[in-house]
Amino acid sequence: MTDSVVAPEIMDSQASSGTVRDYVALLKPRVMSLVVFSGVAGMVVAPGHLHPVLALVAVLCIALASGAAGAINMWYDRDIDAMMDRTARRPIPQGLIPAEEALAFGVILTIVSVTLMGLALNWVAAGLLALASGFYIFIYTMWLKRRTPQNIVIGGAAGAFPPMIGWAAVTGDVSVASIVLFALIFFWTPPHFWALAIFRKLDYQHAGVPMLPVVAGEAETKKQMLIYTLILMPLAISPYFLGIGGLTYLVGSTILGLAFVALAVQVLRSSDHKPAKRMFAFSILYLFLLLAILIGEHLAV
Ligand code: HEM
Ligand SMILES: CC(C)=CCC/C(C)=C/CC/C(C)=C/COP(=O)(O)OP(=O)(O)O
Repeated sequence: MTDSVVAPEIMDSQASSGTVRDYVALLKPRVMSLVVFSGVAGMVVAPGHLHPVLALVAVLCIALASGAAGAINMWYDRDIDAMMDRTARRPIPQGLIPAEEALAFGVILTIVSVTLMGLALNWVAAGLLALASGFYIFIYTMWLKRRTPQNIVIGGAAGAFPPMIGWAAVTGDVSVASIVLFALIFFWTPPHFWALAIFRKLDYQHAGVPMLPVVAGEAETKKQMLIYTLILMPLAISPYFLGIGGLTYLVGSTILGLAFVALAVQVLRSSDHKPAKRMFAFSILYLFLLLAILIGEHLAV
């Protein structure tokens, strides 16, 4: 445990109200940025047009709901966050925000964002937003995370919803194309997360969280990562064949897919953690570039 970590009982009783910076940290802003970007991708590729103000409201709702889910996750996980080096400096374990304030903040933001999405856009998008939040909070955080090494495979669905939400905000429905975008992020999540779980294995072991590298070992995790990247590759190319990606997307997604598979092979062959660190960083760049090409093509037309 890090020296500066405050004991769990102090987290609840002695924390004063945090600064704006502490509340921003509670929203997991870096994760939020890519969640929002994937939501924007769904909005941009969807057939139809939204008034720019409504588009901005939809983006704001996705951002707020994602941040709120992060805050509720930090409230629930405050015991294990205090035990892991990577998370010990978060506002609740540091005693900067009282746990119950973080919970109230998350719940209020969730209600506001889902209601606003329903009133300003439509209730299909609002329902999907509520489903994503519910999946991340109840299915992943409160149920699976501490129980099974398949936690992020099933719970990962939470993070795959944003493109579908963006699409639904424009069209009011769900379609094959939006399900493919969902599937793309769903299959991207295991290599994204297990790369991190490999080089943070000791953290998870220490906190008693049954992540795959802790339970099944690094070799098995690396094998699983390669399988998911191999499934991801054709899936990531398929938007071209569905007519939502153009030639640039076809070439870009093929190159990115090959690079991701090559990295997964490197991870599988290596005995140190450097390739896994590279794979985690590249997973974020991969998804960002894939979505950027898709968005760029649609905005260029
Ligand atoms: C259940 C699914 C997922 C799990 C378990 C997971 C896990 C993680 C973890 C543990 C981190 C490190 C967080 C930190 O220390 O701040 C992280 C970082 C990140 N994740 Fe994920 N993630 C998931 C899904 C997603 C999704 C769907 C996205 C976006 C579409 C995403 C985007 C990011 C980004 C942008 C970072 C920040 C990297 C950085 O620190 O610079 N993740 N993820
Ligand atoms: C629109 C909407 C509501 C979307 C939800 C998207 C979302 C928040 C996806 C999950 C991303 C994530 C960082 C999971 C890790 O949780 P963790 O508890 O394993 O990570 P930690 O150890 O860093 O807390």
